[in-house]
Amino acid sequence: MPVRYIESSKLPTQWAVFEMHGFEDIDNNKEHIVLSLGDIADGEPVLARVHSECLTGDALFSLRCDCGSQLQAAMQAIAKEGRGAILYLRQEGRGIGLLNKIKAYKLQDQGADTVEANEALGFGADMRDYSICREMLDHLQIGAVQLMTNNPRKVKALQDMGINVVKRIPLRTGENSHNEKYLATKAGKLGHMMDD
Ligand SMILES: Nc1nc2c(ncn2[C@@H]2O[C@H](COP(=O)(O)OP(=O)(O)OP(=O)(O)O)[C@@H](O)[C@H]2O)c(=O)[nH]1
Ligand SMILES: [Zn+2]
Repeated sequence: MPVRYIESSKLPTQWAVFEMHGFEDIDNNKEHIVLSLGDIADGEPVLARVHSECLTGDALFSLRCDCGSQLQAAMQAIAKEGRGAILYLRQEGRGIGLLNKIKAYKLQDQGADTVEANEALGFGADMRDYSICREMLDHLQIGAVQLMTNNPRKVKALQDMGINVVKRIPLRTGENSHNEKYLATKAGKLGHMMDD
């Protein structure tokens, strides 16, 4: 049981008053949350986003990536639907951490793409582990999702752990002149589906 449920509270936002559920990762002390809205335990597929932490994009308005826009779009979509869940996973920098992401950004400032930068630092292109999702979803009694993502590997990771991904919903937003290369590398090297 690597993830332990701790507590829930309200999280009012400009779009909806979400319920915020806190979990502790026993293996590494990371603190993950789920934002939920509506009755997600009724057995019907839940509109969901598995969002990887990006301090720079989610909190500091960075235009280097599309994370902040995606998070906002997902929260808005769930508010519109009146029902859904966002798993906010603390796997910053595709799992390499914030300080290593800054090192990777420095290499990208010098011309590397996101994959080359990770590899130059001795990391894989994507070091994320989604295994904790299963326990978090189980706790919330979610067995089936409509997943908002462009990343087919994220879909497969959830399917491989027994989650029924009934549909993938593209989440294309936040394109700008600063993240053109970043988005092109995601499509070209990481398999993200940016065309639909
Ligand atoms: N190592 C590294 N991580 C990055 C970089 N840019 C963004 N990230 C991290 O990438 C994660 C988001 O992953 P993305 O590849 O943008 O998107 P995704 O989650 O795979 O796919 P979507 O569900 O479509 O958003 C966050 O943890 C960011 O901190 C980068 O240049 N290098
Ligand atoms: Zn980002």
